[in-house]
Amino acid sequence: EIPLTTANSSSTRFLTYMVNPPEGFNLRRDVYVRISTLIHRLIENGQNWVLVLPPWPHLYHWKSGRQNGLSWLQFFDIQSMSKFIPVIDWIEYQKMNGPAKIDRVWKLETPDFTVEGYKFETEFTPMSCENENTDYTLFGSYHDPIAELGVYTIECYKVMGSTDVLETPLSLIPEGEFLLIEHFEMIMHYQFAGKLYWAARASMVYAEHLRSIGDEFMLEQFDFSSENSLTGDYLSVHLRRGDYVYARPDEIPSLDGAIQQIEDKLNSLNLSKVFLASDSSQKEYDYIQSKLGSRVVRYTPKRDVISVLGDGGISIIDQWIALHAMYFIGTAESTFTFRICEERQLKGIPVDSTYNCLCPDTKPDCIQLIKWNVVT
Ligand SMILES: C[C@@H]1O[C@H](OP(=O)(O)OP(=O)(O)OC[C@H]2O[C@@H](n3cnc4c(=O)[nH]c(N)nc43)[C@H](O)[C@@H]2O)[C@@H](O)[C@H](O)[C@@H]1O
Repeated sequence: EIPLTTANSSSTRFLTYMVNPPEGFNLRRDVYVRISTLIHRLIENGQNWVLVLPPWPHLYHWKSGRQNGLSWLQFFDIQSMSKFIPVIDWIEYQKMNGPAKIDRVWKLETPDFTVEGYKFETEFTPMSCENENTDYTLFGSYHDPIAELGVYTIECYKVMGSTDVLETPLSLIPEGEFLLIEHFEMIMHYQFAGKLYWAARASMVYAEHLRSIGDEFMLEQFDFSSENSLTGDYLSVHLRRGDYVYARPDEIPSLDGAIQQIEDKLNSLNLSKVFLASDSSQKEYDYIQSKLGSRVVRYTPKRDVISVLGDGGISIIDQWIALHAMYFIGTAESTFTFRICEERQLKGIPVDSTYNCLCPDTKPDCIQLIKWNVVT
């Protein structure tokens, strides 16, 4: 545990980051784990860093209306995250320090893999900045980063590798500076599923207000309270629809195929209820319900609740309820599903009831999800 008191001295360096705009919520959570383990290692090496959590941009999957520039407090327990590394939400940072001035921007670019003879090599190489058209409006109503954010240095790097390629360059940043790294999703995990990975992951506890809505739902629907047992007597399924229906038609089941798999599992486990987390349309859900009847339940917030919690908050409630089921089945390759599996893993729920996925109709015995052990 790193004491927060190391945070605000003149030797403190501040880091924030940006992620490729089309990336979804749960991939962004993975990017946080990468950057926070990096900061953890820098601090272990005696440097003084604070991670300033960037505002959440409006995400493509958030369909209920424009939700731009959201605080992390809306989704996560920042006190818990602060036990792993010193973090502060951008909005809170500004409240404490006034308008933030970013001193330096690093723009990252991956090498061109399509070039003939390209050989994978770890690198962090300065390059000339050709494309400087980043939209920084997320960080406020800024148009010109140099004038508005106070940026005086913009540097561009060709980069390939995991977070350790950044350790030496970051150690050379002058103390007291505020650095923004663009495209942090290009940097891989230093040790995926290693000790630091799980420690960072475990620190990402969902915000209390979201957990308690999920708790209420579970009590009402399944008579389940986490105080009495690890899991509730229900099946949960993450049925990814939305863009997967046209982007990954061969990897997901048809609606009828999914319904059949749910029925089979309910029968084999002798359970009477399934909790469905899904980004399906209302029409698709009505169809599922017409087949499964009262055996299927989902969390349906009212419009005013959605407008307060945001689509991101609602999706966390779905994840929270799904992760407490006796048995979970997800959608292959969905990071939304992976995050549920990790939470179950961290809670000590048996892996055999966790790393399962729905199969496409054409491959009824499809490969199931890879099991990862928690390393502490
Ligand atoms: C192939 C890639 O898949 C990636 O999705 P994938 O990893 O599933 O997971 P995410 O990156 O989180 O993006 C999916 C988003 O869709 C909504 N969503 C999906 N499932 C549910 C659900 O069960 N309940 C609720 N409430 N919302 C759900 C939610 O906003 C979630 O963040 C995409 O982010 C990329 O853009 C790309 O499409």
